[in-house]
Amino acid sequence: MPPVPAPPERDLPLMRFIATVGTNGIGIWPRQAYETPVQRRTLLGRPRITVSDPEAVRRVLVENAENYVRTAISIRMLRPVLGDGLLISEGAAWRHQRRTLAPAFTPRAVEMLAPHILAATDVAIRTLEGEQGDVDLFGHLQRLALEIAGRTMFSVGMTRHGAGLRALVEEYQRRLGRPQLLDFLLPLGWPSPHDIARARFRRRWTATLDGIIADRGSGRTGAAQDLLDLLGEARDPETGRAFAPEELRDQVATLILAGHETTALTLLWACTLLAQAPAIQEALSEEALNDPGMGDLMKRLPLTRAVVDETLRLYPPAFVMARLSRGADTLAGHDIAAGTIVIIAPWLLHRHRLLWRAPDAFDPSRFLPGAEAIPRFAYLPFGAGPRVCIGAQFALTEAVLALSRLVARFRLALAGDRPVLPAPVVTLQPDHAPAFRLTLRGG
Ligand code: HEM
Repeated sequence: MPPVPAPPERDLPLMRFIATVGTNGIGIWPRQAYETPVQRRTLLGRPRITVSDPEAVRRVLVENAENYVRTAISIRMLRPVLGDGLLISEGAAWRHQRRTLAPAFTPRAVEMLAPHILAATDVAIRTLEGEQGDVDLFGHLQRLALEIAGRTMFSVGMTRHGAGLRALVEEYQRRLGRPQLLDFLLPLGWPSPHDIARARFRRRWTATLDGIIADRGSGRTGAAQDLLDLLGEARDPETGRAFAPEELRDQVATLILAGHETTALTLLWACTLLAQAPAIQEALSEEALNDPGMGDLMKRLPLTRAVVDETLRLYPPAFVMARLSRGADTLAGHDIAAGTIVIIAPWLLHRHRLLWRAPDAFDPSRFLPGAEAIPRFAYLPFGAGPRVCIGAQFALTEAVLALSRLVARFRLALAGDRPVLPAPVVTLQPDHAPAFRLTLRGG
């Protein structure tokens, strides 16, 4: 059974709750949250409800999605890095951005990116082959995911800018991306001391992104070749307006950030699980070696796909989705007043005692063809409804291809005994980057 930290016995008092959100977001849910469909509490005078009832989840994300918007705390934490990009925009601006970006993320469009994903993975594998002793696999996976995001979406290799970009992402996660008491207390228009530091960070962050875009821009002419070209050419169907340069940059920031950290985490958790399940790892390697290399990826590599699906169940990188209800509603028989914070937590849903058999066990067979059907709204690694992850197909393709290549080349084992525990803040990070021991197969 992959280890997890024990949940608290009851709801945390306010100050501990806020400290825990800033250091280990899954530690706020008491044991009872894994056993009941709905949990209510009040926080700083505001009602807050956590829903793990699939029907209520459907109501929030799909049926009555217009009633539920991003919360002030999410915007406060994310705007300094994402600006006004797709993830945190709302209303007409969001609709325009989503319509413009959608064609680049269809299954067909993503299929055409597979050769780039494979080429970047092969470079990462060659680098790993040259490593001696214990390996910081997470670091390699983060660089790989960033390289893939840069190459596939914006035609830029990350050799020059990757390290600087990663350093900024890590600095933000460590220092400014963790909410403090005043971030909860002050309304959005009132800057907290951390907001001032965040604004300063934003200036360095946008300068780095502008540098990447400028590098890529030099010497380019002719037909649209990648996502940034498409965005540059896009016009609002109603006003004919093009994206301004800073709006373009916010989309680049959003797609790079939302896309690479989550996929790197999926690969890390998959490798950690496989290191503890040698028989499944052998079967995966066998599947990779027999891969014909052509045709529908998910049909070619069903076990690898099932391992990725099960990894996303046990360790959903986007472990929580928060919404603010604009008007009154009813969820699972509970009255919801306007202004209620509604939490849907894939972490809880995916390990819920009422929804899964052996919820904490690593069992990819749940996702193999022919297995018992999984209720749609009990499994939400990519969310659902109008704001479902635009990059889901891209992420699955990347994770399945990269994992398959990795296990075909190496036997993966953890180098030490220290358990790898989730300790999430914005995404489901591990509490440390575990050292791996890689043995070449057939080499
Ligand atoms: C395993 C990898 C990934 C996971 C687990 C994941 C998860 C999610 C989830 C749960 C949401 C919905 C959030 C909400 O409703 O509050 C979301 C939205 C989003 N994701 Fe992903 N994502 C992944 C990869 C990607 C990739 C590769 C990209 C881009 C290439 C991407 C771009 C986005 C964007 C732009 C949104 C906002 C969509 C909108 O609001 O319209 N994600 N993601």
